[in-house]
Amino acid sequence: MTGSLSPNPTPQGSAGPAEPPRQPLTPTSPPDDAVLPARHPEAPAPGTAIGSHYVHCFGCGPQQTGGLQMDVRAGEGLDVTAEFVVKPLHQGGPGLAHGGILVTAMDETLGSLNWLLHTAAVTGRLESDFVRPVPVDSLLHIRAWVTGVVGRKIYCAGEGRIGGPEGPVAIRAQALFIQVKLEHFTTHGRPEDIKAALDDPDLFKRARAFEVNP
Ligand SMILES: CCCCCCCC(=O)SCCNC(=O)CCNC(=O)[C@H](O)C(C)(C)COP(=O)(O)OP(=O)(O)OC[C@H]1O[C@@H](n2cnc3c(N)ncnc32)[C@H](O)[C@@H]1OP(=O)(O)O
Repeated sequence: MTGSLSPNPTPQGSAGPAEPPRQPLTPTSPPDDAVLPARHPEAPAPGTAIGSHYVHCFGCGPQQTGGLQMDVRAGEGLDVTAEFVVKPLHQGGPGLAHGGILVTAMDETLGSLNWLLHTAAVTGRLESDFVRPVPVDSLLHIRAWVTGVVGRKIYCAGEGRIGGPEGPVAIRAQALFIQVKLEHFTTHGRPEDIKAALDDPDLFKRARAFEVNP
């Protein structure tokens, strides 16, 4: 059974409330044979920061000074929360957030769900609905949750609200992540960055742990 595409986070190992999908099925909608796995025993504890997966990541890397430097927190089930402050450098229209920046914030938050499943996965497809404009200085309250898993395919959804965690929805997203092996990165990444990452014993150990214990 799959989780809801609605914003109710899915409790551990069970489906969310039986609500109808908000829009026609797309390649990011979990199929009927999708399952909701249990939260991994080594998943970050509920309420704790998941932490950056790579210091130079544009979404979460603390050393990426021009990046979003997002801090994502684990939820009780297969869900996460994050907050993102829209800064002047994130503008698209005057005084308004660039849509691509908002999608990046959603991508990063959705990608953090991998840590609850303890697997490495990359975005295969990401769909977004821009519901209302997001002014500069806004605090975007993001929630994301797993909606189903089929083999290597992880289906998930998320939303970003402004004016408070229960404020109006500004952006919705649905995504399909695909589980990959460490070789996905070592084969395709720029060699000097791969070497530096592999020379970091903590990062390498973490990546390998994900691989042997998906
Ligand atoms: C470590 C965490 C980092 C998180 C960072 C934040 C998230 C990111 O931004 S990741 C970066 C952006 N994403 C990428 O660069 C991915 C680029 N794409 C790829 O490398 C490959 O296309 C990849 C890995 C997604 C899939 O390739 P491959 O491993 O050969 O699998 P493939 O057999 O093609 O697909 C597997 C399944 O997924 C499905 N699938 C793959 N892509 C899509 C898609 N875009 N739409 C729908 N279905 C898809 C396939 O149809 C297939 O389904 P089935 O098993 O039913 O036949």
